Amino acid sequence: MTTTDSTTEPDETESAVETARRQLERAAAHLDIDEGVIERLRHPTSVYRVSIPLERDDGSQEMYTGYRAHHDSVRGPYKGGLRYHPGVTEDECIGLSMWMTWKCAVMDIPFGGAKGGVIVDPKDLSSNEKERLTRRFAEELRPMIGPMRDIPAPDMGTGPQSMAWFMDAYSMQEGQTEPGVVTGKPPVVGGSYGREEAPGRSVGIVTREALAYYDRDPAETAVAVQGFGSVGANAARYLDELGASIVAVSDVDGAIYDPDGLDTGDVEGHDESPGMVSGYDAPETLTNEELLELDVDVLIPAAIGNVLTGENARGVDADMIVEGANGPTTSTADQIFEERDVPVIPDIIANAGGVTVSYFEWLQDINRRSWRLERVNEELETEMRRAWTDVRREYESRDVTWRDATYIVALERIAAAHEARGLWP
Ligand SMILES: NC(=O)C1=CN([C@@H]2O[C@H](COP(=O)(O)OP(=O)(O)OC[C@H]3O[C@@H](n4cnc5c(N)ncnc54)[C@H](OP(=O)(O)O)[C@@H]3O)[C@@H](O)[C@H]2O)C=CC1
Ligand SMILES: O=C(O)CCC(=O)C(=O)O
Repeated sequence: MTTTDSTTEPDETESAVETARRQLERAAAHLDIDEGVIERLRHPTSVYRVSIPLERDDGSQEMYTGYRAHHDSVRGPYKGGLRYHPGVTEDECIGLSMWMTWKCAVMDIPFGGAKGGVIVDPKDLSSNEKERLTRRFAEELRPMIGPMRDIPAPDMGTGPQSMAWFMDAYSMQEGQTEPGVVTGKPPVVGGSYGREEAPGRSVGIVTREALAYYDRDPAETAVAVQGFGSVGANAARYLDELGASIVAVSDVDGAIYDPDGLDTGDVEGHDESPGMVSGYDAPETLTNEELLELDVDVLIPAAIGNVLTGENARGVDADMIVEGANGPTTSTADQIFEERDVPVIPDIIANAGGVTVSYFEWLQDINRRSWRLERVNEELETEMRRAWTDVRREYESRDVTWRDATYIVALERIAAAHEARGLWP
């Protein structure tokens, strides 16, 4: 790996959209792409902001703010998750929507990029309140979404139940059942088997491929995973089954650590019991910051963004980082890892199993067919291997980081589509 100068000075407070733009500039520097196309990709096509009134269970009324950012749809309908988190911002949604555009292109699936969310802590809401919030959010977003226009999905703080409510609210307004309007639903209402596990599974598959690339044996690999939700728990369990030793996992309150390896099937995940990881009876407890600096073979940040920064990147002792979360590494940290020769396998391929199985779900919905779990997992394996081979080819043939190689694969496809369709009237 070699160092490539970054085009601008990064700073530690950079937002997701700033990180996403810096990553775009870096990859573009390796390609001969029309500057007009790059300029187009620096910006979202549109960003919607909605107000969501909610009557709480005690009769009080509160107003919440929600967003949906559309980044690019040159390759197909907008696609991306909905996040319920107190830290949601417009800029975050734009940055996350840009990452969705690249993610779909790396996987070569016919979708563009979108992302949305509501500024709310879902742990503060009862199940009934969450249902009312989700239904009203779906009603407010109805003009900009649809099975051929923009297809939301789960992200942090949302899951299959929220997607079922969302689909029902949209369908009631349309006057007909529209399962293809969202993915990540429970299978009983048109969801795909394997979708919930898919982003974590793909993190596991990509980690397995990266270990093989560096001639490392999974059975001799110690892994630390930050976040034990949809992505973290499924990645940890996949790698545990592969023979790796999962020495640490965490939730928002802290981490548990066992140098001999935890039984990941016995630790309850965020979906089973939010916030229970840190209460598990493990030999040692750590802070989330300590988990990130453990001496392990693989570190998988799978919770929130910007956890690997200029402050802690030199203290990270892992031989390899695989990004389970979206945007866990700031530009400064990325530069430090590059200087230190620590490979960082980026989010836009590592967790792309989620949107890939979402695509399978959408195909099942529009064809009114259901695939068996075995078929979903087999097709996911095929698509992940194909994407990994495309990225590895760029990595080996150019002197770039894994992130740049992944962006190069994505950008070439997006630019070719823009050039074919014609961009500037
Ligand atoms: N769900 C999906 O389909 C996909 C998600 N992603 C990305 O993966 C990441 C995680 O999403 P997902 O697994 O769905 O989220 P979940 O809500 O299912 O789980 C999040 C996990 O992270 C923990 N967590 C939350 N805040 C912090 C914090 N400040 N420090 C440490 N841990 C924290 C939570 O702890 P607690 O249980 O205590 O709340 C929980 O264990 C996000 O970046 C998301 O964008 C990427 C691709 C697809
Ligand atoms: O499944 C999807 O459509 C998108 C999931 C998502 O939000 C992500 O990959 O970050």
